[in-house]
Amino acid sequence: MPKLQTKMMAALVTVMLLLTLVITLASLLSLREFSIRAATEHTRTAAEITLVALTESMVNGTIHTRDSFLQRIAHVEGLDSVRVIRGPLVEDQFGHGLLEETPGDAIDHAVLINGEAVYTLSGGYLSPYFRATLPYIASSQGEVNCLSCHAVPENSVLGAVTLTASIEPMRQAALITVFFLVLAVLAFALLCLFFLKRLLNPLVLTAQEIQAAVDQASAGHFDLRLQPRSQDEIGSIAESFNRLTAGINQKLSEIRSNVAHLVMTQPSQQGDLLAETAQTVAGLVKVAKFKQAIEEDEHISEVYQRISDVLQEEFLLHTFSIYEVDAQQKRLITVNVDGIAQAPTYWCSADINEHCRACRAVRTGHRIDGIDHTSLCRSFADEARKEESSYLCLPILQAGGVGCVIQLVLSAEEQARIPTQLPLIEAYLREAAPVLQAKSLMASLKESTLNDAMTGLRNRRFLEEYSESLMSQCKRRESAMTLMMLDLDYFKTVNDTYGHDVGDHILIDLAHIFLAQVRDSDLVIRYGGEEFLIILLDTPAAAGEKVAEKIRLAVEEHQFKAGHQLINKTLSIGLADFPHDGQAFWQVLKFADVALYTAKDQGRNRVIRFTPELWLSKEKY
Ligand SMILES: Nc1nc2c(ncn2[C@@H]2O[C@H](COP(=O)(O)OP(=O)(O)OP(=O)(O)O)[C@@H](O)[C@H]2O)c(=O)[nH]1
Repeated sequence: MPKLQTKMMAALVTVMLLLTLVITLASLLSLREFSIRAATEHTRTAAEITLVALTESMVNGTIHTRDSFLQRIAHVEGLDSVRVIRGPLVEDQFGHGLLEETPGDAIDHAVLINGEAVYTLSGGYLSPYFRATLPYIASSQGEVNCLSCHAVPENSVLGAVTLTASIEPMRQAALITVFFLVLAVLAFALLCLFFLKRLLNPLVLTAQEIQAAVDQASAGHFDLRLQPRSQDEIGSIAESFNRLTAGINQKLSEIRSNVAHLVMTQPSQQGDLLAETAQTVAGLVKVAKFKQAIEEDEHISEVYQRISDVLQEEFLLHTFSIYEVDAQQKRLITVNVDGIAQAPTYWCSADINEHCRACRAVRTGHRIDGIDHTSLCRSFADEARKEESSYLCLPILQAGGVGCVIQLVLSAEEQARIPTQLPLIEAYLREAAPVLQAKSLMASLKESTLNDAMTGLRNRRFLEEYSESLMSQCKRRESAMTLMMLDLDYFKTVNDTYGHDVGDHILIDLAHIFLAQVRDSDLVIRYGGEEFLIILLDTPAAAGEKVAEKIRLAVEEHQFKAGHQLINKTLSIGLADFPHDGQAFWQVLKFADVALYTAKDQGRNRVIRFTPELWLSKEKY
């Protein structure tokens, strides 16, 4: 039984029991009082009558028949016995009376001595009776003058009359009365219980339903409704509660579906609506903070690092790669592996670096889910397969194409939890996409200002920006570098003879020849017009001279297209090295230039290494 109902019922039963007890006790006490009073009056009246009758007998001279009179009196309904006691004064005057007229007990003696009536209840619980012992007082007053017969003083005690009356009938009547009274009270109590239960029922059931609804609400479900059970305040509580929960449910569902829309998930029908929504909102707040952070980052590499941090810290994913698509070169650049920037490709075959279309995510622009089909993408590294990992590759779309690919390499445990994490991971990537696009655009814009549009080589601006870092790099590594100035011989005649377009193509061919002759780490710069600068890193001038000679020969042997003809061109090269020839970059560059002009001066198509004497005679140039 519900607690409230039990408590109310218990309280009512207790009250009713106490009431019954009080009524019973009060009834018993008052009935007892009433019985004693009634018995007192009854016996006193009977005793008075007996006294009067005895007086009459004495006056009439029939006192000797008092025995049969007393026996008749004793048969009167309600009386048990009647006895007359002769006092000592009467005995003195008239001698002993009948045998039973002697005082029987202490009460008789007391009444004879004191002259005062005594009323007592005796006989115990089983056979109770009421006894009245009244004195017979001698009086000369009244209708009969006692002193005319009795030679005793006025008001002296002549004798006493003792009557006993059983009070059993009265007691039984009282008990029956109390019994019915108790019955009535109990019936009333039952009636009260019945009505109380009926009254409490809607309250208790509504309270139970509220309890169940609150329990469900605590678990995130707000769809339980209460049944209005009465037309009073309880019914209106149920209706108000229903309105409240329906309102909360509707608003929460709206918030949940809007939030789910933001992270592109289906709101779950079973889950904890409130907890899920709070969790998703917390996730979205983090996504918003992430977006703000990456927008304020200066370099695209910082954005990649933040994506890597999010994967590790927010999603506890520790094996992954981030690839950047180089759309022009159609290559994939591995920018992060397992949180380490610029690490070599590990989780995919190196083919993808050379041919970005080898990456299925780049080719299709779709998420590549290898969880169930590891062989879906052939480029997934064999080492990773051996580790029984699987992969999920998420392309980040930028300007209509794939700009980046996030490759998650997942253990069995990670595969199990990735479906719940994926919507939020994708929310992060969606926010990152425009920022990556803007940053990569900025980077390529900056890059374009550092490149020569025609040949694709670095330009003089690049040199201005990076000369300092080149120098400090050299100093740090304590290595030498050779600066080589190159200039085509008689290029003007090409322009003049074949036109500028031919001249341009020759310059482009020349750039390819230079790139083919030097290491990837060396820098080939179009310094201006038909003049080029090649910086050979970690190369002193002695080694640089050999490279210069190789280049000179390659150009000399190359046949350039000039319309329908093939022509040969030569070039002159001057070189100087750091730190041997000078301690400042621009100074060494100047020395290389001086050497170049010496080469021109000495007949062209040659390599001249700078010497201090050349500088002394520089005025010549
Ligand atoms: N087609 C073309 N010509 C260029 C370009 N930049 C510079 N030139 C030309 O290169 C020629 C350089 O001529 P000069 O400085 O007289 O030298 P040169 O004719 O090469 O003779 P030397 O350097 O003395 O051997 C000029 O005619 C420029 O117009 C370019 O981007 N394209």
